[in-house]
Amino acid sequence: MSSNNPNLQLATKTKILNGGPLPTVIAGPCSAESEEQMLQTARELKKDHRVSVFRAGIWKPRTRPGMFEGIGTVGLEWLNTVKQETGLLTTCEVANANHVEESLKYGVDILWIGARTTVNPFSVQEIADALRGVDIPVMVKNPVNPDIQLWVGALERLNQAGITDLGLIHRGFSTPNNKPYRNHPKWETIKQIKALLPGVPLLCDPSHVAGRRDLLQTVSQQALHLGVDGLMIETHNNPDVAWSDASQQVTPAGLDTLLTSLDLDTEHVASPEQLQELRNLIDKLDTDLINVLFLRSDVSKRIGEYKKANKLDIFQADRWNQMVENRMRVASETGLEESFVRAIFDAIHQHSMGVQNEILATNTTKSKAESLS
Ligand SMILES: O=C(O)C(=O)C[C@]1(C(=O)O)C=C[C@@H](O)C=C1
Repeated sequence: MSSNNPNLQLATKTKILNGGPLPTVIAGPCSAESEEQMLQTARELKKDHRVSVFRAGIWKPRTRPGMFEGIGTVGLEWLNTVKQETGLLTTCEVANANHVEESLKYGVDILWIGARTTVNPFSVQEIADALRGVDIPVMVKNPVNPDIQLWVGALERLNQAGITDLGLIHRGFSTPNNKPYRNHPKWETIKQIKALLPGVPLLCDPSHVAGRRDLLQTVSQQALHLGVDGLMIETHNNPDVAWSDASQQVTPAGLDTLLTSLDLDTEHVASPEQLQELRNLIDKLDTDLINVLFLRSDVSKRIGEYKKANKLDIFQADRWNQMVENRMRVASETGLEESFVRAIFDAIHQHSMGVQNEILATNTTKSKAESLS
């Protein structure tokens, strides 16, 4: 493989990808919780021939102390049992030299470095040093901040320590406004890294980009359209009771539906099953839109009551101009056409003022009626 980067010497064959024409799928729980949870999930995933690697978080970097920080080494024993029983390759995240040693002891096939570790060159160097002389594939998630050089630098450190089977995982970036995502996909940055390192397998982790199940399909599809080589999707036998990231995990059956809904070949016309899945998704998204519009209208009514009580004008030009400016900025970050978003917000604003006018009129009529009685 050639990387386009003279600083990287890459293996001629990668173990990260399945080697076939379809994207590689890595699936498994956010965190290892019990042997039963790992085996139940893995047995289901094994039935799906699109899944080639089983993932599980053993040590979890958490923002605040006191949250579940991973089951630790015993999880590696379960990961090894999964490997022996199902034949799936296994992968877990490592954040320091001790994690590397433990993972190697238990025969983990592929390691990955998480976003919060990639940001720190000292940590990456510690991992690289612990891997010196070891032949194992390592995938590197993007740093939390959108700094491509930091990402490339992590690969270079590993490569200088002799790791030649390298991969990239896009898990989204922390930006001032990530909405509606958990981490902003910043697809432009992904195009850049792909152009910079064309020979390095690039996977997307839609679970961390989306942060919620209902966005997984859209994010996965966008990633595939950009030409990623694979997807890493958090999958749990009972996601609602998961000890970490419950809202973004899917069941193995949910993963099956998701993968079936994806147009894996952009040249190819979607199948009738895919069309049905896409229509189901549109139905769900439209219902969400209506519910959000209802909530917004309710808030507008409460503002209307306030305006009535304080004799304020319903149309607030300064506030509205600021809102338009903000909404247009958010729209341009998503890639939606500004004219489309503007037209929708004009309609929403008109409706909102109508709702407030009704409040004014209702109260006025009432007070007139009251004064007549
Ligand atoms: O901010 C207010 O004052 C509102 O009533 C909300 C709202 C809106 O629905 O967006 C409605 C009318 C104003 O012209 C500006 C904004």
